[in-house]
Amino acid sequence: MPSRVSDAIRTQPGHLLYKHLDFNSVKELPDSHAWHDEYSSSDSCSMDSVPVIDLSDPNAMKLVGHACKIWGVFQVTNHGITTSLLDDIESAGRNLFSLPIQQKLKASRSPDGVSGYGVARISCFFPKLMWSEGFTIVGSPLEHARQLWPHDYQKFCNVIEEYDREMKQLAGRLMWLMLGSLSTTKEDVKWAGPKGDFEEASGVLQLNSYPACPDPDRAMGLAPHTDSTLLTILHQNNTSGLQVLREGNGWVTVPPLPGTLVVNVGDLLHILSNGLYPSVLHRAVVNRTHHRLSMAYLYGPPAGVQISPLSKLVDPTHPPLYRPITWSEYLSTKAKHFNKALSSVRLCAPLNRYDHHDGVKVGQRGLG
Ligand SMILES: C=C1C[C@]23C[C@@]1(O)CC[C@H]2[C@@]12CCC[C@@](C)(C(=O)O1)[C@H]2[C@@H]3C(=O)O
Ligand SMILES: O=C(O)CCC(=O)C(=O)O
Ligand SMILES: [Fe+2]
Repeated sequence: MPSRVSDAIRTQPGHLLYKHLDFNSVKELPDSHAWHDEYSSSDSCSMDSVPVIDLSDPNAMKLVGHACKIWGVFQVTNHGITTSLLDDIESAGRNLFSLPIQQKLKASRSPDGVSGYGVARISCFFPKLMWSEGFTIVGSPLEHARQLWPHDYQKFCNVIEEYDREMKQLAGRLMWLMLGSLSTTKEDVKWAGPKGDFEEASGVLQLNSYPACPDPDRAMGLAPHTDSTLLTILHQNNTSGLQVLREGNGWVTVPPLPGTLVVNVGDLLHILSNGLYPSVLHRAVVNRTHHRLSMAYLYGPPAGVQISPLSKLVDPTHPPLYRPITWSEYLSTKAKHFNKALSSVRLCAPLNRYDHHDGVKVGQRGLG
C-alpha cells in the first residue's frame, strides 16, 4: 500500500493510453465521446439553489455546518482571495489549455507520474470519454512548465505557488468552520498541528478545461464523482457547468457568481464526520458556445495521518461507521472501487442516508 499521497496517485489507473482529441478542430461529436441516455447530461431540473455563505458573517460556522449537512456544497464570499489572484490563475489555465495539443502532450502525465496533462483520471470507469482535459499539479510545477513554455515558465510557476499558498490557508479556515460546527476543538484534531493551522496538510491543484462542444446534450464534461478529499475549493470562470446531485431533486447547477468560490465536502470529511457531512456527488456539463475553465484545490490531511470518525461523534448509539484510513490509502481504494470506495471502508451497515451514492448509476471499470 503506498504510504505517500504522490505514490497513491501513481497507482491510479488514469495513465491508460487514450486518444487525445484536439477539441478545437472537431466539428462533430465523435462516437468515442457520445454518451448514452442513461448518462445524458441534459437532465438537470431542480429549482433549489446552493447556499451562498459570507465568511465574515458572525453566523458563518452555523451556516457552514447546515450547508455541509444538507447540501455537501456551498459557495463562499469574503473568503480573502483577491480578485486579481483569481484572474491570474484563470489566465494561467487559459494559457496552458490554449497551447497546441502537441505542446501540451510534452507535459503529459506519465504512466508512473503524479502531475501533468491528460484526460480525466476517472475515464477508465466509463465506457465513453469526457469532453475535457486536465492538468494536475502536486508540489512544484516547474518541470512541466519548462516543457510547456521553455523560455517563459516563471510567471506560471509564480501564480501556481501563490494560489497554492492562499488556498491552503483558506482551506484551514474552512476546516475550522466545519469542525467547529461539529463542536470539535483543537484538542480533538491533533493533526492540525501545534498552531492549529494544518501546516502539514496536503493540497493538489487540478486545472480543468471544457471546450465548447458541438453536441453538448450528448457529451459529458466530467462524469459524476465525489472527491477523495476533506474538502475541495473550486474557482470556475464565468461559464456554468458544475452540477451537484440533490437527493430527490436531481442535478442542481452551481452558478458562477463573480468572486465567489465553491466549497464541497469530500469523502474524507464524510468519514471524519461519521457520515454527518456526506460527500457530494457532482459532475461538469458542457455547452455549445463557451469554453469553461475550473480550478480545483483538492485538500487532504498530512501524509500518514489516519482519518477516522471524530471520537466526539462516536458513542454506543453512534458507532464508528468507517475504519481509519490515510489519504493515500483511500486514493488507492478509490482507484479500485471508484464511487463504491466509501462503502468499501465502511464498518457497519448504513443507518439512514449514509453512503447515498450507492444508488446512483456510476461507471464500471472498462479498460482493465
Ligand atoms: C489527489 C487526487 C484527487 C483526484 C485524484 C488525484 O490523485 C488528483 C486529481 C483529483 C481528481 C480531480 C478531478 C476529479 C477526480 C475524481 C479525478 O479524477 O482526479 C479527482 C480525484 C479524487 O478526488 O478522487
Ligand atoms: O469543473 C468543475 O466544475 C468540477 C471539477 C471537479 O469536480 C474536480 O476537479 O474534482
Ligand atoms: Fe470533483
